[in-house]
Parts: sequence; C-alpha cells; structure tokens
Amino acid sequence: MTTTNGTSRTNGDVTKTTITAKAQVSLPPKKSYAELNPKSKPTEFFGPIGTTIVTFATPAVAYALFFTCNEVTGCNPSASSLSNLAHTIGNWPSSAGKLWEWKALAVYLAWYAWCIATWVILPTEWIEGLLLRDGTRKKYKMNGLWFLFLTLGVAIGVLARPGGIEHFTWLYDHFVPLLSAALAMATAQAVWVYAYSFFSGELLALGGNSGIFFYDFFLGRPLNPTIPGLPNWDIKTFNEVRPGLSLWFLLNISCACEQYVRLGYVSDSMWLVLAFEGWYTIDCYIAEPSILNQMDITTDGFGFMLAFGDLAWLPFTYGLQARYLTFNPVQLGPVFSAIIVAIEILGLYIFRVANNEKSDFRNGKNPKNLTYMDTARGTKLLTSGWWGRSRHPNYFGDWLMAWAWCLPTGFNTPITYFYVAYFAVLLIHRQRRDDEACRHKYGKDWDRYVEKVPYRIVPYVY
Ligand SMILES: NC(=O)C1=CN([C@@H]2O[C@H](COP(=O)(O)OP(=O)(O)OC[C@H]3O[C@@H](n4cnc5c(N)ncnc54)[C@H](OP(=O)(O)O)[C@@H]3O)[C@@H](O)[C@H]2O)C=CC1
Ligand SMILES: CC(C)=CCC[C@@H](C)[C@H]1CC=C2C3=C(CC[C@@]21C)[C@@]1(C)CC[C@H](O)C(C)(C)[C@@H]1CC3
Repeated sequence: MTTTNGTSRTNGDVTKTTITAKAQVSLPPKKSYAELNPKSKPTEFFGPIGTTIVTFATPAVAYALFFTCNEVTGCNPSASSLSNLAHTIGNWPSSAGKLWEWKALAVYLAWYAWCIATWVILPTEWIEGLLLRDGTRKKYKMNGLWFLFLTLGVAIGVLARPGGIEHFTWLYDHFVPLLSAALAMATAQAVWVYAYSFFSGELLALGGNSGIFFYDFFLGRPLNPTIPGLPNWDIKTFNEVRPGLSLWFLLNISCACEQYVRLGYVSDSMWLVLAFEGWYTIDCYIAEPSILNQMDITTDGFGFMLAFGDLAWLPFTYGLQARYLTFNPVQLGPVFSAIIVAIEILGLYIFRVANNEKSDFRNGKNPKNLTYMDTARGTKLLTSGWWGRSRHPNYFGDWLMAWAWCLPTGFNTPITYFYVAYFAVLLIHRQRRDDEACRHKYGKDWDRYVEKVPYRIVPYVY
C-alpha cells in the first residue's frame, strides 16, 4: 500500500494538501514497438517543404552572417558588395573566410573528442530523466560544471603563457573553416542517428516518425540517440549543452584576444558581451539537471535541426556580436553600460527564476507554495508565480538577455541585432509548438490552464 499527497482545492486551484492513501497501481501491459512509436503527421515547420527549406537555409544564413559582416567587406552589405560576394568568397585573403581547411576539421574533431573524454572521465552525479512512454527512465551524467572549469582552466593556462593571447586568436582566424567542420559533424551525426534509428529499437520521437525523409531527418526520428558501445551516452543531451555552448564561449574569448592584440585593450562593449554570453553558458551548467524537463529532451527527436543547432548554429551565429566588436570596437561609456547591465540582470532574473520554479515543481518541490491545478494526465500545472503570469515567462527573460547581448554593438548596423530578431521568431514559434504539444498532452485541462494564464510569453502583453 503506498501513501501519497492528496489535495483539496479552492476555485479549481490547489491551496492545501491532506494525506490520503491509494492502492498500488499495477503496471500497464508492455506495448509493442509499433504501439510505442505510432506514425506522426508531418504538420510542424509547414511540413516537409518547410523542413527541407530550413535544412538548407540555416547553414546558408550562418555563412552569410560571416560574409556580410566581417573586416574585409564591413558590416553594412550594399548591392555592390553583395553582387561580387561569390568572387569575394572564392578569393578570401585569409584563413578566416576559407570555406574548408583540413587543419580546422582536425582541431574541431580534437575539440569534440575532448568533450566526450571529459564527459566520460570527470566526476559526476547521475540524474534520472522524466518517465518515458515505455515506462523507463534514462539516466544522465551531469558533470558540465567540472567540464567547463577544466576547459576554462586549460584556456587560462594557454592565455597566461608568453604569446598565449596571440595564439588564442586562432579560433577567430579560422572562423569559417571551423563552421564548416561543425556543419560536417552535425550532418554526419544527423545521418547516423536517422539510419541507426531503424535498427536500434530505440524509442522514437512522436513528432519525427512521419515516414517522410526530409521531415524526419530534420525534426529527428530517435528520441534519445546513442551509439553502439556507449549506451549511456545520450547524443542529444550531450550535444545540447557541451560542444556547442562551450565552443561559443571560447570563440568569444578568441574575439576578445584578437581585439586586445589590435588595440592593446579590450573595449567595455566586448567585456559586457563576454560576461553576459559567458554567464549564459556557466548558468546552463549550474542548472544542468533542469534541461531534463525541457521539450528538446522530453519530446523532440534528435535530427538535423538539433545537431546543426547545437554544434554549428549556436557557436557560430550567437557569437556574432563579439566577432563584430573585434573589428568595430564600440566604447559604451558608464551610462549606456549601466542601462545594458540592468536589462541583462532583469532578463537573467526572469529566465532563471522561472526555469527554477518549473524545474523545482517538476522535481516535487514547491518552496514558494505556488498554486497549481491538477490534470487528468497526472502532472500538475503551476498557476501562480512566473508561470501564472504567462505560459512561457522563461522565454521573455531569455529574449531580454538577447537585447543585452546585442546593444553593446551600438547602432551602426542592423546585422548585429540578428540574434534578437531570430530569437523572437524561434521563441514565438517554439511557444506555439509547445502549446500544441501541451494541448495534446493535457487535452481540455490545457484549455482550462490557458483560461487562467492567457498570455503566451510577455505577461500582460503577448
Ligand atoms: N538560447 C536559445 O537558443 C534557446 C533557449 N531556450 C530556453 O530554454 C529554456 C527551456 O525552454 P523549452 O525547452 O522550450 O521548454 P520549457 O522549459 O519552457 O518547458 C516547456 C514544458 O514545460 C511544462 N510546463 C508548461 N507550463 C507549465 C506549468 N504551468 N507548470 C509546470 N510545467 C509546465 C510542459 O511540459 P510537461 O507539462 O510535460 O512537463 C511544457 O511542455 C527556456 O528558458 C528558453 O528560453 C529555448 C530555445 C532556444
Ligand atoms: C535555426 C535552428 C537550427 C535552430 C536550432 C535551435 C537550437 C539552437 C536551440 C533549441 C533549443 C536550445 C536550447 C539551448 C541552446 C540553443 C538550442 C539548442 C540551451 C541549451 C541554451 C542554454 C540554456 O540555459 C538552456 C539549457 C535553457 C537551453 C535549452 C534549449
């Protein structure tokens, strides 16, 4: 016999708990592979045509952000600069703009091997993920903070040596060939996990099993892909927070080193970008277990979208601001710096507190005694705190931080605000995807929740 917290409720919300007991529930009969992995309708991203377009467009945009904003052509593309872009790309004067270098691929593979080796070797705690639909729970290694400290320790060791700062500009000086190496790795992984998912018997993502290649390849067919011999190495969770996020940090440091070599100092704008974007990575590793409650891990498959997004898109487009400041140092001054810092702190506060409220709640903790509503699905939905103000307050905080990352670049070009614009599109789209997923998970209870929490992202606005 098990005892569990029962509930009493006022106006539909839970306001206090009483103790009741309920009989041990017998486990449901084991389902077949086909029952566990029903076919999905290709409705996301405007279907197979949309996913095919995004599959080719996102790498093109990542390259375009370099070739339209760099120290050779400047950062204000004109009709003339765009008209001879093909010639410029083919005759780039330095390694930074070379489309391919085997040396860069070797460095990238060594970096990825470092990420795997530290994942295997460093001390860790194993954290259980959410209950999967086959009744199992995966366990995940959470040693990201150890990894980051060790990696940054090695980086500081390099920087502290004579000539170390000059050496560290290598990442900046090989930007495009490293992007190409990351794209190659992402594509190879996406092909592998897609093909292996037909033989592994792994659980599939409910949204990536339409049977249409360009749809499933992009969205991701396997839910938790592994490789033979390393069954505990979950490629999706590893890629989400290791090689790309920390490479972004190192690329930003490399940009600051290049600026220092050129100017003899690092501008206040670069320091702010380095601190804000660097903290985003550190914060992620501090709260690493909370990613296990997020839709990428619980729901989305691992395909080209997440492979390219994690390994190439994030490190090579999110760092556009730092790369721009390398050849366009902006002096902000104390007043504008203070305004930007205030925006970052507000965004970080909302982002972190909202994510912690949900993560604590999903792990059975409710330290603020937030109200919530019961659902037929069994998982409860917070109806106060940040999750009572909008259905994705964490997105609002994250987008405020995006502004704090881009404002230090000043107002000479709109290109350095690409992240703010892209992120708004991604979060609006993601919130609608999540709403759809939650309506599927919760049915009419989600409609009840939406009535209580009508705003999608920005409280009292949107
Ligand atoms: N920098 C970047 O490029 C990106 C950053 N992010 C950030 O990642 C973070 C995670 O976002 P994301 O992965 O989209 O998912 P979320 O962390 O927002 O989680 C969404 C899930 O939370 C659960 N949930 C929703 N409402 C409630 C509620 N009221 N109470 C309890 N649980 C609720 C639902 O799952 P269930 O009920 O099944 O548990 C829902 O599917 C965000 O902070 C976002 O800003 C996201 C994308 C890109
Ligand atoms: C255009 C394109 C291919 C988009 C891919 C989107 C990905 C870049 C993002 C999807 C969800 C992400 C998350 C983070 C990074 C970007 C991606 C992978 C994240 C790991 C950043 C750090 C945060 O603390 C986070 C852990 C909350 C976050 C999780 C979602």
